[in-house]
Amino acid sequence: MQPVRHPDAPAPGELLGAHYGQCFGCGGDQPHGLHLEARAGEGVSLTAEFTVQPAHQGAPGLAHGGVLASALDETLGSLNWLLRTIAVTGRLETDFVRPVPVGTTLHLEAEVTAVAGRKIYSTATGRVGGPDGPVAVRADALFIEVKVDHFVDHGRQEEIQAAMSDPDQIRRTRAFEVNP
Ligand SMILES: CCCCCCCCCCCCCCCC(=O)SCCNC(=O)CCNC(=O)[C@H](O)C(C)(C)COP(=O)(O)OP(=O)(O)OC[C@H]1O[C@@H](n2cnc3c(N)ncnc32)[C@H](O)[C@@H]1OP(=O)(O)O
Repeated sequence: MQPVRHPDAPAPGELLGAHYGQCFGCGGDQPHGLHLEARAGEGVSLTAEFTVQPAHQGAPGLAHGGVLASALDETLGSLNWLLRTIAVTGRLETDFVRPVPVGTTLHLEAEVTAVAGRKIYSTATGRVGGPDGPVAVRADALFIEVKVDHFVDHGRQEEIQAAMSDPDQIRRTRAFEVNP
């Protein structure tokens, strides 16, 4: 089935913001994180940027592949906010096409290609040298829709409780529940 953008999804061009301050991918309060910033696109698509820091190295001066996979995972995961669906990554297939040096800004774009029941299929590319530069990484993913219980049941108590007492998180969790 064709994906359907939620009527209350952020407008094209709007920043999505972090879903959780401590998230390794997008959290502003996470000192070790990627600080990835995603912006809504048309339909169920978005763009995002992430600049490779010295802490993200694998080989000397080059981004670690797992960090690049994390950037793709976070970008693809952000798409679910445009559907107003809570989902987790079930499968992430990554192609590393060219090495990405420290200091490079990765220009990511992603879109949901299909939705089938709880399954959300999506694809992403990361380009270097600008939004129209050569592709350095790409990924195809399958996200699976879950209930908030997924996090409450499996997450560590102290972080779950902190997230639940954060007014913004509660608002967001409510929004998920009233707009399934
Ligand atoms: C206080 C709290 C606030 C919360 C605020 C929330 C904020 C939102 C945060 C999101 C966070 C974002 C961060 C970035 C995105 C991550 O990185 S998420 C973290 C990484 N992912 C995970 O930890 C997921 C771990 N896996 C699981 O928990 C379970 O395997 C899953 C994915 C929930 C699926 O389990 P299940 O619900 O029992 O589903 P199941 O019936 O097995 O499968 C459903 C369907 O999917 C298919 N499927 C499942 N897994 C796979 C697979 N790996 N390959 C192929 N097909 C699969 C099945 O075949 C089945 O297909 P159908 O038979 O329906 O055709």
